[in-house]
Amino acid sequence: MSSAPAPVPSTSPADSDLVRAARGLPVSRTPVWFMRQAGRSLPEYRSLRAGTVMLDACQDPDMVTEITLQPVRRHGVDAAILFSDIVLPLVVAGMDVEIKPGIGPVIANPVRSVADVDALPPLEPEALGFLETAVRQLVAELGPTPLIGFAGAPFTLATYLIEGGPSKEHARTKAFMYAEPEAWGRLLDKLAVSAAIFLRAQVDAGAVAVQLFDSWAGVLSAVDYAERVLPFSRSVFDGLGDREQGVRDVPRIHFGVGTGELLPLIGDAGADVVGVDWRIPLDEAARRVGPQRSLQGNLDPAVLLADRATVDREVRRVVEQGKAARGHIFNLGHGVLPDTDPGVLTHVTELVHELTTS
Ligand SMILES: Cc1c2[nH]c(c1CCC(=O)O)Cc1[nH]c(c(CCC(=O)O)c1C)Cc1[nH]c(c(CCC(=O)O)c1C)Cc1[nH]c(c(C)c1CCC(=O)O)C2
Repeated sequence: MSSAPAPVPSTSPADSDLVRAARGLPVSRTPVWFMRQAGRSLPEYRSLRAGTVMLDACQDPDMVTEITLQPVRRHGVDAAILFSDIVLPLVVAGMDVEIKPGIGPVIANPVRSVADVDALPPLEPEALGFLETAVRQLVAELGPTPLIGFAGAPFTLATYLIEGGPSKEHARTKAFMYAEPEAWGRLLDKLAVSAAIFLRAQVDAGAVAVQLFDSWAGVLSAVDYAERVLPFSRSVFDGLGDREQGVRDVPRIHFGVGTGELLPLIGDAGADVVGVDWRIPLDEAARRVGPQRSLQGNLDPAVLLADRATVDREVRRVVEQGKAARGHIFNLGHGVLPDTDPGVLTHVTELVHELTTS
């Protein structure tokens, strides 16, 4: 939106187009990255991961480094996102969690009672040495490319803990939220503390932006979200700390699926950037979120499975509609689908750059 001359690309990750777009500053071109850019769409990922369980791979600094770098090398995207998972803080704290291929995280002993909430083990920052090693290695390898750190938001993690695994309706989660409001608050508070510790470790080691994934928050009404979830997401961002507490000031991206009606609230929780799925056009999302925040999104991941003309048309539309935002980070509306041809991701990256280089 700014008419100031476009800056030349920066050599410092903290002054990269990603960070600048997140802050609403002029960029050399619209930055692009893809949620789930590392993973099964890449043959080099599948061969490296062969024989290693997902949650072991996430705790091996060399594997984390290599897998995180793969999509940056291949596609030329404008950011890396740490290869990890939202359930990792639970695993490091000692919980029995497994990620079943094609299904998702499964919790051996789900949280079903007030006593279960109180028995949840805390995450000790000292246990995150492997993460700091991985982030430091990555920052050294990435040069000017920024690294995004991330964590799962309290609500989305609570859905896995309470349901015991993935679910569509999240009915047990909501039932617990309504029936046990005090224990719900203690649960989300514990999850907020551990998410903040997890993010802080990544930022201290050199991540220059963070994304809080509240993937399933869209199942809630705005009133329930505002009263029973938002305060805990805000406390993750607050707990991450600021300059006065000796923490570098990094932009905060906040994302969920199906959050059209929640967009203003997702911003209010403390985001610099609101992640938008494909259901709401970015110009409409900009109206809902207001001029104080940037947007990230929002190409439908399924479009990448269509013909090239359709892909190009939809990419152009997202780029056009993104101009209504204070700043725009091009991304999908949710993660890359495993069957996606990686060549299409490279093409989309190049096309967005071509369309937005001034
Ligand atoms: C809900 C959620 C999870 N994990 C995550 C979320 C929030 C984002 C979202 O909404 O998609 C976050 C996540 N998980 C993973 C990343 C890595 C970074 C990246 O985006 O490239 C990130 C940011 C790796 C992963 N996390 C997982 C994989 C696949 C594991 C494999 O390759 O075997 C990857 C690369 C496993 C996982 N973990 C989870 C699911 C639903 C799955 C998929 C299960 C499957 O389809 O096999 C929980």
